[in-house]
Amino acid sequence: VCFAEATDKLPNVKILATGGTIAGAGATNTTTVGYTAAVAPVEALINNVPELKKVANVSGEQISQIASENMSNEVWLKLGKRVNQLLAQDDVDGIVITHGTDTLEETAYFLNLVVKSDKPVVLVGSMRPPTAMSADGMLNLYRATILAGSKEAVGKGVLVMLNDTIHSGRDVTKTITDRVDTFKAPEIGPLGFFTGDKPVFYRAPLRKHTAATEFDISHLNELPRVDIAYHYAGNTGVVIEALTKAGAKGIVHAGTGNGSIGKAEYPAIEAAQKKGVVIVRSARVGNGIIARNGEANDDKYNFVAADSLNPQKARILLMLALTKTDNPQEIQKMFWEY
Ligand SMILES: NC(=O)C[C@H](N)C(=O)O
Repeated sequence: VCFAEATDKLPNVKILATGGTIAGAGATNTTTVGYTAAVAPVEALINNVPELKKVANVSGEQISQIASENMSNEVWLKLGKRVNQLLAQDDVDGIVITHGTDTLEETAYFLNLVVKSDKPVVLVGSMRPPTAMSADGMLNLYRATILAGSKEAVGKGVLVMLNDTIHSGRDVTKTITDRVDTFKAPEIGPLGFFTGDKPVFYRAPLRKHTAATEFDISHLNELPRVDIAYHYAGNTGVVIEALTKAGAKGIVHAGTGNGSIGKAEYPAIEAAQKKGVVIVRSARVGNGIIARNGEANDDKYNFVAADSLNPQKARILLMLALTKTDNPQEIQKMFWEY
């Protein structure tokens, strides 16, 4: 933990580090693939950007040190509880979370549903390690810190700040494997942008988030098991069978097109439902709304339509929904609300 000198005027921003490329290192300054993620500790990230101290009283905490493909429910619960503890303190104005980009959208949506505060929470990452030419992490971290201490970000839900662009944690997704302009909210768009040191917002999220949600993780030590079954031509339902056997309480079906399900999958789906597994219909397309009773008879089969959530985000809402109820109708309402 490192503490900056406190000044009266500057906001107090906590930087919680989880790992990722933003804390990575490559062999040379042209290494932009094949580097090692999650090696630099939070103190190094902060000290690498001395300008942070001009825009906030910053202090850091290491929550985990992992590449974000290794993110887990366990780390999410630890992180969510710590964020809630910190934001309940009068001497914390906002939080920045440094994170790998691979699952950043999942952590952002999880926190968007479980953080119980209007204070800003901003996730940040980078596509190039700090050792690379034109590394993007330092400027991203600088701006995320400004955003976390800003009045503009209050009440906007959990935000994601990379590449000059401010997104809602609900809507954002990683769209490109290897370039800095990877985070987008296709069709919905960003909430705003940075111009120099200034965050400029053009819209606010309408779906319920943070303090307005019904989800409380304060007493949870685990989340219900939910897995994702990807559909493709020739799929026989064998994945759904295996997930049911493994003890899934919910399965998100990453359907083709508008959330369509293959005929050959139905026996496995119905067998899963007999064991109490809740089925959510999302789509591998990654854009658009799954209409209820569109490509499947949701009423007849007791499916939940995922609205506009992609499979990995639908999984998060389903896990949290299952902490409240296993009734598909009630869970459907949550998918329309959040
Ligand atoms: N750019 C990145 O951060 C990718 C890395 N695999 C991670 O998610 O930790």
